Amino acid sequence: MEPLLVFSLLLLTVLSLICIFLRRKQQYWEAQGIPLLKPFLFFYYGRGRIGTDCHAIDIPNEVYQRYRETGVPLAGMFMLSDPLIILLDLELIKHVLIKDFANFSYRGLYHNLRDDPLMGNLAAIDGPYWKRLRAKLTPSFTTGKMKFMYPTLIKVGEQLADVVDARISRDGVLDVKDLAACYTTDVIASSTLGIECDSLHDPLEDFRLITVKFFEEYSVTRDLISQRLPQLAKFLHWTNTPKVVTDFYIKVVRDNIAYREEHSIVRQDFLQIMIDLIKTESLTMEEIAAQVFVFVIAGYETTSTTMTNCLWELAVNEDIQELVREEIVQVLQEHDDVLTYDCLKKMTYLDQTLKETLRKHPIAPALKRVAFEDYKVPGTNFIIKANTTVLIPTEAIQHNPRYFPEPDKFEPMRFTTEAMEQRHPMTFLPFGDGPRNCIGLRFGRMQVLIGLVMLLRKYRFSVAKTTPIPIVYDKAILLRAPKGKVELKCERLVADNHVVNVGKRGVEIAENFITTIRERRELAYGERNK
Ligand code: HEM
Repeated sequence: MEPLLVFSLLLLTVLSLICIFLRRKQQYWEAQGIPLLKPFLFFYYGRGRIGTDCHAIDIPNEVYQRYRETGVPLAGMFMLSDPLIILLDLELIKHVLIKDFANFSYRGLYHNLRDDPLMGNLAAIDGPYWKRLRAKLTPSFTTGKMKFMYPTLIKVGEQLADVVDARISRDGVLDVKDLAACYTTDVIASSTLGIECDSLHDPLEDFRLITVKFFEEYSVTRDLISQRLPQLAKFLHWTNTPKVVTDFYIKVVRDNIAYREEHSIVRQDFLQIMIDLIKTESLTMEEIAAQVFVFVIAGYETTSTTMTNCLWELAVNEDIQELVREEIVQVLQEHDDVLTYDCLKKMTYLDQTLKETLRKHPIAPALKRVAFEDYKVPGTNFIIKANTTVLIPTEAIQHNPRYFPEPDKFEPMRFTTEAMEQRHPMTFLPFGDGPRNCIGLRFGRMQVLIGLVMLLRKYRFSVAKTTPIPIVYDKAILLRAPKGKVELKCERLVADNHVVNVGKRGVEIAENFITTIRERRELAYGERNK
């Protein structure tokens, strides 16, 4: 037979098999009458490559826009060749996240603990191990623990305001994205690992470099494929964490624990809780390092991006910035210029501004859950089959004009207590909800609020020639974060070097803390940093 004929027959057979496969896959939706966003060709939607031409959330958002007014509680699409369900109805979302959480506790992320021990972390693992670990780690984030961490955050916050002058360029421009990234790195390093890190003064600090390295080497395509084909990915030894990052975290954690044991140091911090767990739960060093790692990774990009987005919105909406500043100055005056934990809670307009930032720019544009068993959608005959991934499209919901009129407008008054009471609680989910919500919610909020107070009381931000308008999101990562620099014009308002402190007791706690971490830092970094 002619080779061309053989080739054509082969091609035809492959295409027919794909068509049969596709037909059977599509029946998943048709059998139940679930609306499906039909792919352009086989499973391809014709939007280009995810990660370069479009963001991974773009197609799920399109599904939401198309079907949100049809009255159906859910709609579908394909992610690679797998059915992916997008939840539209707010009550159904509440069922999945909260009421029927027992069937939706899995997130279904890829992890390969043999080659990548840091992926054995709270955010990535599922099942009974996740449940046990979550129960053990939750006490690290109570209000009491936050109050304890507070002086340390204030200390880093003061450094933040102090370095701004040096970072403003000759034409008065400041890259707020970089500034916020250094600030959050320092806060997280000191409060979770007990490392005194100084990225604010020295941006090349290796802790920051290591964190940046993780994000730089991340590939959205590899991540999506490994979630879809975990066995193949494991066979190919695919990992999400570069080896240098794994080695760094394991070493820092091991050295810190050894130092504490040797010097009988007991502290009320995250690492201490992990040390206590070694005794009761026989956790390995890798398992502890994995939790420390996720607290850094989950806390770094989320908080620094939120702070950046908020400053950007306030520069674009200067009238709102003035109102926020007025409140900050007034509340501080009422508290003798001491930024205590309770004083921060009184800054309600600032809090509304933060909420509005997270509404307009949710860092996680969707929440992910996987059905454990077949699930009958309440009040309907739809079945979400076992092992199907469901997405809650938070970004699209938070931009639905039905819940937030003029969604592109930045309006903190949407978050007064009265306005919030009028809305369904599932319309605003920047930290997720239910038993698997963000464990670091309080810590993340506190960190952003302190950073904002420190900056806004001293500096005015406005739009510079180089300010990106609108914000351009990076398509290469699963989170929603601005691509490239975010430069704003920055003017100093207060001439003095007024210190916003936490009172005498607070300073003492922070000083003691900083001294002990300085000692430990030398040990942790060894010869390299001497
Ligand atoms: C503004 C800051 C932050 C935002 C917007 C944010 C957002 C989120 C979201 C949306 C989730 C998924 C929730 C769900 O699936 O229902 C999540 C999970 C998580 N976050 Fe955050 N986060 C922030 C800060 C932090 C911080 C500071 C930490 C740690 C110190 C942290 C640690 C985690 C962890 C460990 C998980 C996984 C929880 C689990 O699966 O049990 N986050 N976060």
